[in-house]
Amino acid sequence: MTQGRELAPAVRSILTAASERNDTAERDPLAVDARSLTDAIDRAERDGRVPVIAEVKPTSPTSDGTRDDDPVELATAMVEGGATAISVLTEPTHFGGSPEALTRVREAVDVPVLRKDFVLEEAGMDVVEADLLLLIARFVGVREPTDSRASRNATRPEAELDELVTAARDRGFQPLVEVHDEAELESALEAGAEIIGINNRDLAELEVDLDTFESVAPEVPDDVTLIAESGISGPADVRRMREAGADALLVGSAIMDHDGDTDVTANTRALVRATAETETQTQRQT
Ligand SMILES: O=C(O)c1ccccc1NCC(=O)[C@H](O)[C@H](O)COP(=O)(O)O
Repeated sequence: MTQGRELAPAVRSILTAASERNDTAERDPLAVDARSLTDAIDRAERDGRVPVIAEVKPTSPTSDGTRDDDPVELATAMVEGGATAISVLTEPTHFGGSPEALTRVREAVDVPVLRKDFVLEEAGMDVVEADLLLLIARFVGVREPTDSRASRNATRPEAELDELVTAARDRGFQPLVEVHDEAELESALEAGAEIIGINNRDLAELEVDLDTFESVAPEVPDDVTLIAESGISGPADVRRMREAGADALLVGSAIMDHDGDTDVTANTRALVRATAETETQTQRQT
């Protein structure tokens, strides 16, 4: 799997924490009755809404602050603003999330809910039911530094992306495979991914660049549901990603507004209506 450049220290720390969490418990495999993302996207398109997956993201290594609002209130407000689906960070140490928050959100809303976490192996899937499960192509097979794990699991085999995609589907999840470059895209396609997210955030530098989506998207086959992830800051970025071929957009920070504490319904609505507003402006000008 593509490892490329050195990961940012924050990302190494996230992976170490994830590996430790995923190790701890043996659970029965989940059996999820999932809400379809593609059906939800179709409904949004029919309604004239840009399909936005709005993210409940209390904080992150790159956020300016933390929002302590109740996750259910945030998620219902996002749906009120027209969100097609909700993403919930369940990583506790760096993102302030929890599996319990996801369960409460999924009970409260009727749209698909994505579990956004750093699942490195099959055992990590059985923590909480969700409609979609994130698998990050870059991290498959990545472990924390050998010296910190030597005593615990040095002999454990590393999971392959295709095995994780199959394991997720066996449980009823719709796997969303995240990629950042063409090599990772190739791995995702070889693994049979049908929903692919191109992450504009470079996990080596933690910088976002929307050119990433524009350069990788043309290589994605038409029958794949394609999601633009990260760094979408407003309606102009929404239009840019849609023009580049995004079926849906995953947006956290611009909706959560960690330091501004603004209304997440209004923030979501501004993105959901981004293309309708352009059409109205164009009609006014002609
Ligand atoms: O958001 C971060 O700071 C971050 C740092 C290290 C690894 C992952 C990170 N984010 C996870 C995500 O995938 C984003 O929350 C998601 O794509 C939304 O991005 P944004 O709209 O830029 O908040």
